[in-house]
Amino acid sequence: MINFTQLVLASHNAGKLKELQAMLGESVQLRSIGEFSSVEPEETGLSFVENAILKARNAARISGLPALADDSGLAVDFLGGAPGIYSARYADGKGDAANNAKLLDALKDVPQAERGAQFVCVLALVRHADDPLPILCEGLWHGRILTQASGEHGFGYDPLFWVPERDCSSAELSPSDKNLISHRARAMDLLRQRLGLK
Ligand SMILES: O=P(O)(O)OP(=O)(O)OP(=O)(O)OC[C@H]1O[C@@H](n2cnc3c(O)ncnc32)[C@H](O)[C@@H]1O
Ligand SMILES: [Mg+2]
Repeated sequence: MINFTQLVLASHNAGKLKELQAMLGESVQLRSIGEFSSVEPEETGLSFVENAILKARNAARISGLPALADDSGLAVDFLGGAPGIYSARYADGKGDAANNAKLLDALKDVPQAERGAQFVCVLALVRHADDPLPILCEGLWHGRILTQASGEHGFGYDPLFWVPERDCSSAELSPSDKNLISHRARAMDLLRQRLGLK
């Protein structure tokens, strides 16, 4: 069992930090990489796993602390899994609202039955920058893409993601509810098991 009291989170996304810290509870303090550097590494990998490892190593190198990274995104069936690892950059870096508008446009006139999608989250934990054995945990969350945005909670694509088990969008879930069933929650559940935290 590995015991961490402090981890640096290799992410500049405030939504992820909030969700991951809530899931970890008080036993582990997550410090944002933003405390150490404002430079974001280029996500040059071709998979969630590669990008998660790349971000974790970079954060461990900069901070000198063990690092946790989250590479995540939305894979839409009708679009052959796009935007996938390019989810944050789907509308050329113009942000969440532009990403959502582009996705709605790409699925214009696509019928309900063909609007299936999954959120994907890969967590990578490295003990130090050159760790040869990163811990990797994956979580998937199946749903559908709505035809219009709904809900105010969460971040990113949440207002467009319909959650079948709750019959609402993921932005209509309370933060604590989302943290029980999301792709990130599933990945974190596995990570907690690997770390002996449960
Ligand atoms: O790389 P870091 O600094 O962690 O922050 P980021 O926002 O760039 O994160 P990613 O590269 O992993 O891209 C994830 C994309 O997928 C979206 N996404 C991931 N998890 C999500 C969630 O729980 N709800 C809504 N959108 C999510 C998010 O908005 C981004 O557009
Ligand atoms: Mg990113």
